[in-house]
Amino acid sequence: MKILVVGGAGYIGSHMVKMLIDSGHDAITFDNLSSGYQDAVLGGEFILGDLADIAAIDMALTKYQPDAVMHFASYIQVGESVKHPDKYYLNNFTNTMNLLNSMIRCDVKNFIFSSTAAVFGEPVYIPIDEAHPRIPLNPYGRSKWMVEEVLLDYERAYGLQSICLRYFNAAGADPSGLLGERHYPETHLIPLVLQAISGRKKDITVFGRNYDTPDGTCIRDYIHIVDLCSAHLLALNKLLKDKQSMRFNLGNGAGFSVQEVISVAEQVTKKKVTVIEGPKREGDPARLVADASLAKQYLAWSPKYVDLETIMTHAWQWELKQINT
Ligand SMILES: NC(=O)c1ccc[n+]([C@@H]2O[C@H](COP(=O)([O-])OP(=O)(O)OC[C@H]3O[C@@H](n4cnc5c(N)ncnc54)[C@H](O)[C@@H]3O)[C@@H](O)[C@H]2O)c1
Ligand SMILES: O=c1ccn([C@@H]2O[C@H](COP(=O)(O)OP(=O)(O)O[C@H]3O[C@H](CO)[C@@H](O)[C@H](O)[C@H]3O)[C@@H](O)[C@H]2O)c(=O)[nH]1
Repeated sequence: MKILVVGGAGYIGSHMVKMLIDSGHDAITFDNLSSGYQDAVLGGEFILGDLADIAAIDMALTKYQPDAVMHFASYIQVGESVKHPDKYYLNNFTNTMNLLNSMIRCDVKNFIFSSTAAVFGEPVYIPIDEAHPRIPLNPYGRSKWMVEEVLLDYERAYGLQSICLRYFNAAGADPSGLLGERHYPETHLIPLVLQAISGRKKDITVFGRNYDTPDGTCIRDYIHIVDLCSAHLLALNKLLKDKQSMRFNLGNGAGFSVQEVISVAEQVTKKKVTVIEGPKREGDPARLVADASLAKQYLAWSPKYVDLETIMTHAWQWELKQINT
């Protein structure tokens, strides 16, 4: 199959491109390199293009006529989205509309969308399944939810079929050591803890210790990047075969607190980290844990790297490579 991977130079997109190619597919990356790296695209053609540029999207779709589009391109920082909602609605919503409208024009009708646990807002119950109410707490989550809603209308009116995958916390790195997480600035907990251990940073700040959780720190569901990508591959096959739009939550169903993540990092690296106590970060729910039974059932998704030690080991392998090159 021929897949246009929009945002294929980013953290998750680059792992996806690698998996598509390793599985015998043809991957074409479309990316403006605003936060991605061309050297992270390990195969297939690369188009330097921006989703704000409708002619560039039309050109890519017309030239390659992909069987499907996988869309990873967006801004990703929750806190920034609260301060600058304009930036988030423009890139995550308006630019996604450009992509969807081009797809309709160019008769490309299969779409896989990177959604997020942030569409749910403050959980009403845990673990969070697909039926959980969607009340996003911030513009980042709302921009993704708005795309999910538009997709329902586009299926009805134009026959555009989609699968929305709502990731919980993507983490880890490709076990080959060839790819990993490269965000600047980095805001995610696991790479930040490991940078504080490797010496690239001085310390790690814990954002709040008085949440309603056993140790008072926030609980998240960390999912290995390779398992995330394997769910995309299964979703792609399912979409092309069954032609049925679906939404799936993707996580391991196990929650780890910030303190537990720090302890596992120390255990895996056999080093101590300096911990600073900080205030709560705005918009952080106390617990986010996925119920991914639907993905397991419908997609026959079976995550391989479910324990936090393995996720941490692969992320550490990547961090060591960063400091040694
Ligand atoms: N990282 C996580 O834990 C997580 C969790 C839930 C959802 N997601 C979603 O997954 C997707 C990928 O996240 P990531 O961590 O790989 O982010 P990333 O920043 O590493 O990758 C995004 C890529 O999209 C490109 N891009 C951004 N705007 C673009 C535009 N207008 N035109 C063309 N290219 C553009 C960037 O250059 C980058 O290569 C995002 O949509 C994000 O919302 C991520
Ligand atoms: O320096 C830090 C960084 C993070 N945290 C905490 O660690 C947890 C995880 O934070 P982070 O790694 O930033 O991820 P999230 O804020 O949970 O967000 C990720 O996971 C969400 C889905 O769960 C996605 O929507 C987002 O795109 C993705 O960035 C949170 O409780 C943070 O408060 C700290 O205590 N100190």
